[in-house]
Amino acid sequence: MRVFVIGAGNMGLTYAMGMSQSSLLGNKKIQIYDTDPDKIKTLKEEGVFEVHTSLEDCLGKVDIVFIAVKPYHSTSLFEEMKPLVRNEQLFISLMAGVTIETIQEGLQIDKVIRTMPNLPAKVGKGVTSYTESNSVSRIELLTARHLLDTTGTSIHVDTEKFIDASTGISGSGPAYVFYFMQSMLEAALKMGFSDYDSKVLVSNTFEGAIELFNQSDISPEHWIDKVASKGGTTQAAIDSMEDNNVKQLIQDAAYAAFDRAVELGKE
Ligand SMILES: NC(=O)C1=CN([C@@H]2O[C@H](COP(=O)(O)OP(=O)(O)OC[C@H]3O[C@@H](n4cnc5c(N)ncnc54)[C@H](OP(=O)(O)O)[C@@H]3O)[C@@H](O)[C@H]2O)C=CC1
Ligand SMILES: O=C(O)[C@@H]1CCC=N1
Repeated sequence: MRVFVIGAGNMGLTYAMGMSQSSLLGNKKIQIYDTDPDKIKTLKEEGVFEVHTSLEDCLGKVDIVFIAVKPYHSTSLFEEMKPLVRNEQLFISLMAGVTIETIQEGLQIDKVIRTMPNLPAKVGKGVTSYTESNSVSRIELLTARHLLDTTGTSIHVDTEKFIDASTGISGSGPAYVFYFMQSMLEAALKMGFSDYDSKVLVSNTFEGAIELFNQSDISPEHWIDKVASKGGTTQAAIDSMEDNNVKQLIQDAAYAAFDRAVELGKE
């Protein structure tokens, strides 16, 4: 099977790396294309992928095409791709907001899987939601899932609404976690800890909490109860967050990302 990735950025390169270990490829290398000459040069030097400097020589010959450019590059990219694509090919989009219908119309093809990945895919801990157009067969869907799972885990959703919704939870979500981490780091520094100690305190606190959560069926709310003693320090912190409506603000932020994904689809 020949797999082609368009856009060698954060996501495209991460997926290309993950998929290059897939048994589905046989002895074929992942093919990759980007418009940035510096990236092309580095990729050629590394020799992991078959690197292309134009679409003409490869796009029509591959079976699966991953599209991993920014949404605002999609219209001009589709124009360039349209004369070269075939209707039997499967297109897998990683782009936020861009709808299946837009891709079908832009490329004049039928088979599209729309996904929402996230950045921890870089370390094999990504989560990708995906849904498909009517003409994608069961076997194509299974193949796609296999490829997506090379970067972590995936969930199938029935409608594109849930792709936009998962953008607000998991797609953008790592940034919310980093925001929380940054806030705690800054608090630790203000309290007088060194850079190194602040990092150790914060990163181990996150890692330990996630490990506890993953190793049990207990909800985060119940874990909070296990940390907080009555009238103690944790309760003082949680009360401060509740007084400042932090939970609602985080939910508003997730909805802002969800809404923006829907908006991007209309631009
Ligand atoms: N980053 C993330 O955490 C997530 C991103 N996504 C989605 O993934 C997609 C890619 O994002 P990300 O990887 O962060 O973006 P990047 O900017 O890191 O990567 C996109 C790459 O595509 C290149 N490019 C631009 N136009 C073309 C073109 N016409 N043909 C080939 N290559 C082109 C860019 O080059 P240049 O830099 O020169 O423009 C860049 O190297 C986006 O649509 C985003 O919505 C989804 C979930 C999470
Ligand atoms: O910020 C963005 O638009 C992309 C989609 C999800 C994460 N990054």
